[in-house]
Amino acid sequence: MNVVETRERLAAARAVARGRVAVVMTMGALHDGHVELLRTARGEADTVLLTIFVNPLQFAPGEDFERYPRTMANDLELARAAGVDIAFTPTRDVMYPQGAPAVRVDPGPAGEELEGASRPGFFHGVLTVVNKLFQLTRPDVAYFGEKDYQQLGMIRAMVRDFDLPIEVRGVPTVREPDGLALSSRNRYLAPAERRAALVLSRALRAAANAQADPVATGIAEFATEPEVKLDYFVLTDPMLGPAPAHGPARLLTAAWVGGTRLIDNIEVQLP
Ligand SMILES: Nc1ncnc2c1ncn2[C@@H]1O[C@H](COP(=O)(O)OP(=O)(O)OP(=O)(O)O)[C@@H](O)[C@H]1O
Ligand SMILES: CC(C)(CO)[C@@H](O)C(=O)[O-]
Ligand code: BAL
Repeated sequence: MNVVETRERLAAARAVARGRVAVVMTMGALHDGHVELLRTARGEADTVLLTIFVNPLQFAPGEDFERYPRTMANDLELARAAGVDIAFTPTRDVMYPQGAPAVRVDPGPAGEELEGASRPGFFHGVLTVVNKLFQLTRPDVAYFGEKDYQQLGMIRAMVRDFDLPIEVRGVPTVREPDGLALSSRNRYLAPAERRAALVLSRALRAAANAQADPVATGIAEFATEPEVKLDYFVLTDPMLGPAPAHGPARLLTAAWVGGTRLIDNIEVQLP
């Protein structure tokens, strides 16, 4: 595995990369969800390029940028074991040599909803860094997790609207055996919070199985964990548009478990 920190070394590695090139973008603190993205990429592409960068631009003031887990040595071990060919691990100065960029990707009105409503500037920051990483890595295909379902949709929209010659592939959410969606932020949870956090996946499953009113069913499940503060629990169509009356749809939720904000979502078939 070639670990590169600078643009020059990335460009040199990219120039000799073989065949179909896949990129998996992460903020590090790798877990089995990330490994699943890498495994899928490994099975479908000739060269797998991993990026690890905790992007300051997508954190609002007061969010967890400073305390976000940074586990680079372990990340590189996992990456090596997953068959990554190139790991790009830029510093902040390498990504943003001019400081915070003056020009940013505008996610449009959809980027102000759900995650964008609770995390001001989040999708401006995500799409700006994803766009930059697309330019720097020039992948044929990029893998993102369905755990961050709205993010996946916003990235698909950017690729479509900016005519980027990149295939975007979504990978189903990897869960703990008890249902909790894997997330780097799960590391913040104390044991009692870890138990309480199960309410997200439990509420989504209960809502998905409800005969009527899935949203009310999900919200009622949250009431069983009063120490978990619900941010949103919504039903949309699979593209995050208005909820349909019948057929395929998506349930999405976000909640605060103590000081940790978690998200999850599930596919649902409305009767
Ligand atoms: N449980 C999971 N299953 C599948 N993909 C995942 C999972 N968790 C994260 N990913 C994907 O991995 C990529 C990198 O995500 P990121 O580094 O932000 O990890 P994260 O666990 O989502 O972190 P955080 O806890 O900060 O939200 C994204 O495409 C994300 O959707
Ligand atoms: C896509 C991403 C790597 C951009 O920083 C981040 O939002 C993430 O890890 O999901
Ligand atoms: N997991 C998406 C990136 C973030 O929450 O900041």
